[in-house]
Amino acid sequence: MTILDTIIAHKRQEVATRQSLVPVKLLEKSLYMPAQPLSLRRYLLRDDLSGIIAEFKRKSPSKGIINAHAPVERTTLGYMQAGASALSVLTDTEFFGGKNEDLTTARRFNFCPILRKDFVVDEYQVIEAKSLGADAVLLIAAVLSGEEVLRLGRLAKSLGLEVLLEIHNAEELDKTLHPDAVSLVGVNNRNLHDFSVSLDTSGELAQRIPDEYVKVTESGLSTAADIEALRAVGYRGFLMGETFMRHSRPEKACAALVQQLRATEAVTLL
Ligand SMILES: O=C(O)c1ccccc1NCC(=O)[C@H](O)[C@H](O)COP(=O)(O)O
Repeated sequence: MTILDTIIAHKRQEVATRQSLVPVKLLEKSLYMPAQPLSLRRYLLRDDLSGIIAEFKRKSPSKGIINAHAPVERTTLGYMQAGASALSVLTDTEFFGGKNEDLTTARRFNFCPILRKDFVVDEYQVIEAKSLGADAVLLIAAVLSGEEVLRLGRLAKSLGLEVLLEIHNAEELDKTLHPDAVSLVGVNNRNLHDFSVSLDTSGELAQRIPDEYVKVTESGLSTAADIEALRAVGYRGFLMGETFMRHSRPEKACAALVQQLRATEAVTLL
């Protein structure tokens, strides 16, 4: 049994409970339901932005508590002011210390695409994501069949949300990639069996992902050199959590990294 199996088993129970407490009919009354979401794809393809998807993450199964005190408002607003292209907000409570209100708070303070980072196994969570003000949802190929990705992805699309499909290997990609459901493909560098991280995973899979999908590299990124190396093989999105959240002021760590990236670009252009 992997940590992912444990998370998913817990998530199924949690979703059943939430559904009975807050039925879809109530979610549909949210002021965000009729809103037009922002395109994560488009923001990541902009040349004037860094491509960083800055994550708000309090704790994780691999690292335990990372930052229990950073406020969502200051951190997410600071990420955007620092030059991040988009935000990722973990809404899972049990394993990551997040909550739905973190996303609605981030939404209230920011005009940028927001990825709802959670473990989606049911249509309810896609509708919930929209009701919270998210612009995109994550679908994890390791826990979904191709048919489930298609069904959940089509629902997301019908609500105006984009889907970031997360893969760890070529088999997961081949099994789940579908143009009707997926806009972006994220390669997770973290092995969820032993939590080891290798950026080579993104390097090796870059050429396997068709060009019509925006490529995102996820987990274990920490330096401007990491980003530049993966940008060079086709990645346009760089999902980063712990590197920033480890600091007492995560947004300052993000600003420092963006400055390094800009300095590197300036040297390259000389
Ligand atoms: O981070 C974990 O320990 C983890 C364990 C099991 C499933 C998912 C996990 N992380 C979710 C993520 O995808 C990361 O938060 C995200 O890619 C950012 O990674 P990092 O920059 O390494 O914090």
